[in-house]
Amino acid sequence: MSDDLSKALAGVRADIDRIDGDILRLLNERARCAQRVGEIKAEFGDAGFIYRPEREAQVLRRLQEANPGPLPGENITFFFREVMSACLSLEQPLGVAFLGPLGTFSESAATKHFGHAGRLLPQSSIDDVFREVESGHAHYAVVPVENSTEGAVGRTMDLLLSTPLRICGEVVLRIHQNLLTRETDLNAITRVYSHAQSLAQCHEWLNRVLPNAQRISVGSNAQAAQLAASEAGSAAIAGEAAAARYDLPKLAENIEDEPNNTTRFLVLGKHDAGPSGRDKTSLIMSAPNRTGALHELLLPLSTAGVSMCRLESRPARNALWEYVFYVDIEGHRDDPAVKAALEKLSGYAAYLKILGSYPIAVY
Ligand SMILES: C=C(O[C@@H]1C=C(C(=O)O)C=C[C@H]1O)C(=O)O
Repeated sequence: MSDDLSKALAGVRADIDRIDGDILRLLNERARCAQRVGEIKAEFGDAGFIYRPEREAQVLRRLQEANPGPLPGENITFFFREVMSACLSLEQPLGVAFLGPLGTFSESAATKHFGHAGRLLPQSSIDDVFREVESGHAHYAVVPVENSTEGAVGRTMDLLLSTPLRICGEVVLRIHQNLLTRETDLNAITRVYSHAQSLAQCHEWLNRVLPNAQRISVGSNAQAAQLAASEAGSAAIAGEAAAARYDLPKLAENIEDEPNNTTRFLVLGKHDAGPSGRDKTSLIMSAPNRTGALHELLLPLSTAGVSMCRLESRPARNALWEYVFYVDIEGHRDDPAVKAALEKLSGYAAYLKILGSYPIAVY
């Protein structure tokens, strides 16, 4: 290295060291403020929940708007989620239940939202994920609810109908699928394991590239990766997290049929969120079984100027050919327009359950 180069680098490195020192001091100063928030709440006898999803969303949105670059907004969100996660864990480490084993997209969604200071509690089924929070063993649950290619996640939708839990957040995750295997030749692969949703997301790719391999649906794609790691002639379709967790090479990357393949997850807890300024409210309702009933149900929303961003129907399960409707609307249930629409709705609907209001996902 030439002397000039060394000198030039030493100058910049000294700047970096000084800035790191400042960041370190500021991070700890921030952590002390977050601790102080907890102490003030305790002083005022506020036995409420420490985790405030609406406040976190506001912090992230403000920083995204203020970000001058060159770092992309997505990175800023990632860093500050980790900072908030670490600050929060000084007061109370949050236990987060999700569909395991480790390495699932649900784990990626849970860490994306709660950061790495959260306590990960992998469960063996979506039912167990709900139960873990209902019973108080975990503070929050992260469950998949819909995929842009494959649509609604039926088990989550059904459990939402009966759970006392509330939706307090959403997480949106880009899903890239990979073929994970110890084999080095596609011709050697006779079995492909994955979760049914992931197999469906790669249906055309499998038809084209591995038309003769048997497709075996298992409980999760991380479980698929565990199987593929131990059986010759087998592969798994799973994400990057499973590849890293089970040390499985990727023989093919980004094999999802739709390039925008995205899954939306819900965060469930024992409370919903206060208004953050950009919120959604999720409802389940059923219409009386007569002509025009669904139209009547949706009318109070449009007359109040409330936008609907999702409508799904599912069989009511307790009556043949009767349906419940899952509706997401824009706004918080404390917003005057939403409040008015919900009051009207409760008069028309045969059944109405408000699952919660929560901040729209921050990327
Ligand atoms: C510090 C608070 O509590 C938690 C920590 C936050 C943070 O570190 O910024 C934000 C919201 C809460 O989840 C607060 O309510 O402001």
